[in-house]
Amino acid sequence: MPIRTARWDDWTLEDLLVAKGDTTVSLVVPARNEVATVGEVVGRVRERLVDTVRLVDEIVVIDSDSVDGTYAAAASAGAAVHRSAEIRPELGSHPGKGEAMWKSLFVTSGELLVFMDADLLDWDTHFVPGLLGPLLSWPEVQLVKGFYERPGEQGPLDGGRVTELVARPLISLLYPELRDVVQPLAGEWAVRRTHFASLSVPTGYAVEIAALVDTARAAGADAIAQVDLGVRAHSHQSLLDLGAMATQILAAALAPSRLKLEPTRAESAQACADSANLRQFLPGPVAADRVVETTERPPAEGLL
Ligand SMILES: O=c1ccn([C@@H]2O[C@H](COP(=O)(O)OP(=O)(O)O[C@H]3O[C@H](CO)[C@@H](O)[C@H](O)[C@H]3O)[C@@H](O)[C@H]2O)c(=O)[nH]1
Ligand SMILES: O=C(O)[C@H](O)COP(=O)(O)O
Repeated sequence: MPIRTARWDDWTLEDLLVAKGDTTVSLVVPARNEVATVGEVVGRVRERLVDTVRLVDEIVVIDSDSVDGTYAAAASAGAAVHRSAEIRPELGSHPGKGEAMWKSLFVTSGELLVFMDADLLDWDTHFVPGLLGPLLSWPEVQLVKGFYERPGEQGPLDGGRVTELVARPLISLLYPELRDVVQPLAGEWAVRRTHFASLSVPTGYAVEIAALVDTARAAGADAIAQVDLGVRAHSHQSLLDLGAMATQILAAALAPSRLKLEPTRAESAQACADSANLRQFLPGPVAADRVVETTERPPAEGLL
């Protein structure tokens, strides 16, 4: 696969601690109304990767306009908690996950940032070392995406409804250099601080697709790696809410600023005038390509 692909257990914790040396690492957890799960996410990482070994230097939860007890639950589990809207208030505040992640740059200090969702149900702390492996081992890598099996879903490597119905088709049509990314929307990913600080960050759910597209554009697809993290389950949004997520992802992927910078995107879309190559994934991960016919007939009026 052109996107460099690893497994979380390609590195031992000891390997990573040696490779880390003095490099600093921040775990960033954006959270909106996650009182039920955020304490467990923070607490488990703190016990195993801060208190027992020092792989992570700080755990920072960005409370994204929660109206439940997310702030208190995260703080009592040992995180440094900041309200997104209160970080650099002179910059204004927007709702959304991307906003919380962008604001995290102002309240964290790690040279490497690891992002994890706060709503994880089936997961383990090996996600964090797994995501750090490529950044600590391969200097050319700027951004590392996680992928995982999703128990009980349609297929083990199905990436979710928005992934399969919006992100993968968009990638096939416009950003084929990313088609080997198994789960482009995964919320578990890691990035070098300097690189994340160089990116334009959509305030909502398009933060992941934008980071992938802009990283490939700025540094080439070689700057992206992905890691098999095993199994992961999360809570699901309603189809109507996913419609809003899909709209944000389409808006970012089709933003004139992104497409304009790359005139070849238009050619790529044009190349799909008759058929598109949709890359999906089977366990392995094994790429399964599907040719999707996209032919259009001309207006019939000239032929009548
Ligand atoms: O305004 C918001 C909305 C969500 N979140 C947090 O972001 C994480 C993921 O949100 P969620 O609503 O569970 O997203 P999913 O429906 O699971 O969406 C998937 O796909 C999105 C689009 O790429 C990614 O941003 C997500 O991380 C990924 O899990 C959770 O910790 C949320 O609490 C915020 O901080 N602010
Ligand atoms: O990643 C996705 O496509 C969305 O988060 C939706 O995931 P779901 O279909 O598992 O809820």
